Amino acid sequence: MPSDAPAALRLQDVRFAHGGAAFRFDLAVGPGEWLALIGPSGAGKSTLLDLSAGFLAPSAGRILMAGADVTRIAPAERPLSMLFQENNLFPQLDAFRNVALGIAPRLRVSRDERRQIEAALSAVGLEGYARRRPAEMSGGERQRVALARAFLRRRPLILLDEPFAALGPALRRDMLALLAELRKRDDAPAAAIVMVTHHPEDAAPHADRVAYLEAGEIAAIGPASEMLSGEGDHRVSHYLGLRRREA
Ligand SMILES: Nc1ncnc2c1ncn2[C@@H]1O[C@H](COP(=O)(O)OP(=O)(O)OP(=O)(O)O)[C@@H](O)[C@H]1O
Repeated sequence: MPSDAPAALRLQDVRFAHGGAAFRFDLAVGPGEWLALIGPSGAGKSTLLDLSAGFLAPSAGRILMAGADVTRIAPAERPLSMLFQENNLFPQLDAFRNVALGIAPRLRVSRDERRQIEAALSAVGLEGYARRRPAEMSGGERQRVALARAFLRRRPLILLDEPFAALGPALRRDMLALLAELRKRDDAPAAAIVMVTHHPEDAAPHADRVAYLEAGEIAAIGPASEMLSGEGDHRVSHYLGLRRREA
């Protein structure tokens, strides 16, 4: 990553509390970097994404995107796309319209935009699905529609909160490969990705770095190969089931 380019996402001593659970995050994700977030249930992975997206407001600290302070900017105004495990689509709209929302919030599309939407559906393997509503598609197909919309928006940051977790292992692998391919195909610079996953094997082929969260903090962060090998921090290798926790 070019050292002079500002981080795609920077959490600067960001503090937050959910009832009794306290969170403190400090993180910089480089432009075009792919970061995977792993860690036990309740560690704060979704909270980190929700703070970044603006669904939660920090009690202290700053959030910057490409150098701009977005701490008080509404979620829709932040330069990012986010995908959840489900409910990414509007159930009453067909695939074409769900994708169209990415570039035409009022669903009035020009001829050129129509062409772009059709190309986006085709890029995710959904040619011929334009008129289908979410209820008429499989879980994997619905997530392909959501991916098509995310890439059409061309935001420099994509937040993924386990969007493929409900899919089987082979399909999950295919969806991640599709995501990686879409990122490269785009003629704009690759978007940075922050991806929550419970499956370290999903992170291994794609992530540049892995952050391990525990008890509301990033307890360890490093290159994916090191973090996932079990050679680094003992908490990470314990979480991965590679080594017993040392006293
Ligand atoms: N709206 C909320 N109100 C109160 N506590 C919450 C709320 N949302 C999350 N929490 C608590 O905050 C902690 C962190 O939750 P978070 O969803 O960020 O964890 P996670 O690492 O994403 O977990 P998982 O892997 O199970 O999805 C948990 O203890 C959770 O119970």
